[in-house]
Amino acid sequence: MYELKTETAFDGAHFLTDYYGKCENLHGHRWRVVAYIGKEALETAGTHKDMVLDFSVFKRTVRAVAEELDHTFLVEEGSLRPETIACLESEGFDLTVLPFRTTAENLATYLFERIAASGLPATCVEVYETPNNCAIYRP
Ligand SMILES: Nc1nc2c(c(=O)[nH]1)N=C([C@H](O)[C@H](O)COP(=O)(O)OP(=O)(O)OP(=O)(O)O)CN2
Ligand SMILES: [Zn+2]
Repeated sequence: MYELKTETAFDGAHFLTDYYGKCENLHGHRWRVVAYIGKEALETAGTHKDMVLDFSVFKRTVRAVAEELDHTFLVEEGSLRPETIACLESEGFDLTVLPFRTTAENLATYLFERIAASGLPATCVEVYETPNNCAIYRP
């Protein structure tokens, strides 16, 4: 088994719904994303010969998925009143409404599924919410 790994990061704001502690308040993170792809055998011919995949294709894909979230307010769907969302948007803020509680675990799953949906053989995604705390999704 061969694996490649690449890293990127995105900045954003969020809060955790139904959380009893400081994370129920709006706050920010620089989420660090470490993505892995893997294959049993390397490519045998062409431009990708003896590679799992060209790193440039891999990193471009992971960065593009993370970039969509960058400098947005990650909002769990249904956690804010529609008029609050409308008000924030009318002020010019960029919101990303997601159908899940915005934990590092769920963000790792979401990023994994987006990377896999782009056609890459994703094996694992790690999301660091702080330098010491990381959630890992590996199906
Ligand atoms: N398993 C999880 N636990 C927590 C998550 C999570 O996504 N998965 N998220 C949070 C909050 O988002 C919070 O922002 C993290 O807070 P905390 O760990 O306290 O981080 P700090 O930067 O404040 O760390 P300090 O060590 O207190 O400086 C909470 N838990
Ligand atoms: Zn947080």
